[in-house]
Amino acid sequence: MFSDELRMRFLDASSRGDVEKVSLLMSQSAELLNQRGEQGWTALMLAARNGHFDVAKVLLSHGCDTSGTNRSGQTAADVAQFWGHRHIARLLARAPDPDLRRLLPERAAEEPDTFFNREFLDRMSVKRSDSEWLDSKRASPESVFLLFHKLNPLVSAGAGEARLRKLRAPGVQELLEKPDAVLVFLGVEKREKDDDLLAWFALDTEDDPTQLLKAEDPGCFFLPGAMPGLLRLSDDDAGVVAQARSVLAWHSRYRFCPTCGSTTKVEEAGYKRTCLRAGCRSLQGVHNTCYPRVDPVVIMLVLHPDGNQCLLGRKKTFPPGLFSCLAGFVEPGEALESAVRREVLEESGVQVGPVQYHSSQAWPMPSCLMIGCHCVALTTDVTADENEIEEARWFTRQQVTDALVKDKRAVFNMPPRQAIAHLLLKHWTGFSANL
Ligand SMILES: NC(=O)C1=CN([C@@H]2O[C@H](COP(=O)(O)OP(=O)(O)OC[C@H]3O[C@@H](n4cnc5c(N)ncnc54)[C@H](O)[C@@H]3O)[C@@H](O)[C@H]2O)C=CC1
Ligand SMILES: [Mg+2]
Ligand SMILES: [Mg+2]
Ligand SMILES: [Mg+2]
Ligand SMILES: [Zn+2]
Repeated sequence: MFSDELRMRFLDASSRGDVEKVSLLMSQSAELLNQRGEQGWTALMLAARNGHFDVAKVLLSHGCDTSGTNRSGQTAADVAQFWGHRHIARLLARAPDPDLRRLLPERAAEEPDTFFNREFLDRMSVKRSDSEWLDSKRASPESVFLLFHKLNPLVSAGAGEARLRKLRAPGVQELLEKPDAVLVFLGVEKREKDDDLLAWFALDTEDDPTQLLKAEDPGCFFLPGAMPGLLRLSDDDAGVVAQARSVLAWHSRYRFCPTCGSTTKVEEAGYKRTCLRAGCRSLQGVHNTCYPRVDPVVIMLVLHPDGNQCLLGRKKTFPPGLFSCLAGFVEPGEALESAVRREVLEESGVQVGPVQYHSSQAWPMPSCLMIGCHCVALTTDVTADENEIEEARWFTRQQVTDALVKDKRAVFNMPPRQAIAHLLLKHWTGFSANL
């Protein structure tokens, strides 16, 4: 127990903004945290009254109560708002109620084996500037060439799955000689001996070379339609296609210098485009415009504060019955947590409190990085943004489980197993079986 004097010193330090003293006193007695002084004011209210952001943060990090009111019926957030300390009001608005944080699922023990993430090549970026080595690998009859046409990979159909068709140097010689051919070095397959590295390349062709290839393999074709076409790939092939398709898509869309509009040349084995106009600003220093782009997208499973429901939405373009997690592009100058809160608010009108990262996924359509999160809602009324979302609503854990096991009671269809949305849902329900 603590003395009255200690309590007064604690409240006084909070009021004055003395972070060190606040921390020290709390280390002596954790029970000080929610104590009240005159007129029922807590340390958090006093910090909020006087604009002491750091004190408020320390108190919150110890899990102090944010919902209590003083004798005038004001919460700490009301006090901060009234006295114009907006940064503290914002901090308090998003302050995770410790009970809400408890609704987030436990972190997975293992990194999930996510579709598009399985990599078996060593990218060996150090070799991208070794033109002699690259030339020898390009000419080697053993090297593997993946062929794309309009960004669709060449495959042969197996039982249900499409398997990548691996071509060798003689088979692609004619295509490589075309003036607009773009060749991307993907990496090497490690083999028994270290000096015996099997190189993989990707090549996109403008003209449809199917006729040329049919002679060799009548069963091969370019897998049409990124979605759902690419989901027909085997788990083993999907990762290398994600890499190749994203880089090839960048070449097809960024032919000219983004800084001055001049023509560019391909360098670093397909991983750089350099402006050909002497004096272009992009030639001085390092510029991200010269390198393949990645667009970060947050995708989140929003959990209801009752802990038993989650928010899913339907885009107009989804197949009938399908509901999935809300998602959206991260905007410039924005943290992931802010992007999660903004996109959920925009698309559903729901306010989000605590956010927890789950895992990420390469999504080569054409070059997204999906950043998967669980988060907990602070409000529950849903107003779908009609421009983007046809419908958004809460589903119970039981309804998600029914959809996962494709039970006849299921009221909606799950996103496909290859999508990170599926993993976020599955993780939340606690399912570990390989459904
Ligand atoms: N793997 C998965 O489970 C899922 C993947 N996705 C992917 O995430 C992407 C983003 O989700 P959305 O809800 O569409 O985002 P969104 O909610 O931010 O809305 C898309 C709109 O944002 C604008 N925008 C801003 N930055 C953009 C950029 N860098 N590229 C393209 N448009 C941009 C465009 O006007 C576009 O129509 C989708 O395009 C889709 O490929 C979406 C849901 C599930
Ligand atoms: Mg969206
Ligand atoms: Mg959006
Ligand atoms: Mg957006
Ligand atoms: Zn330029």
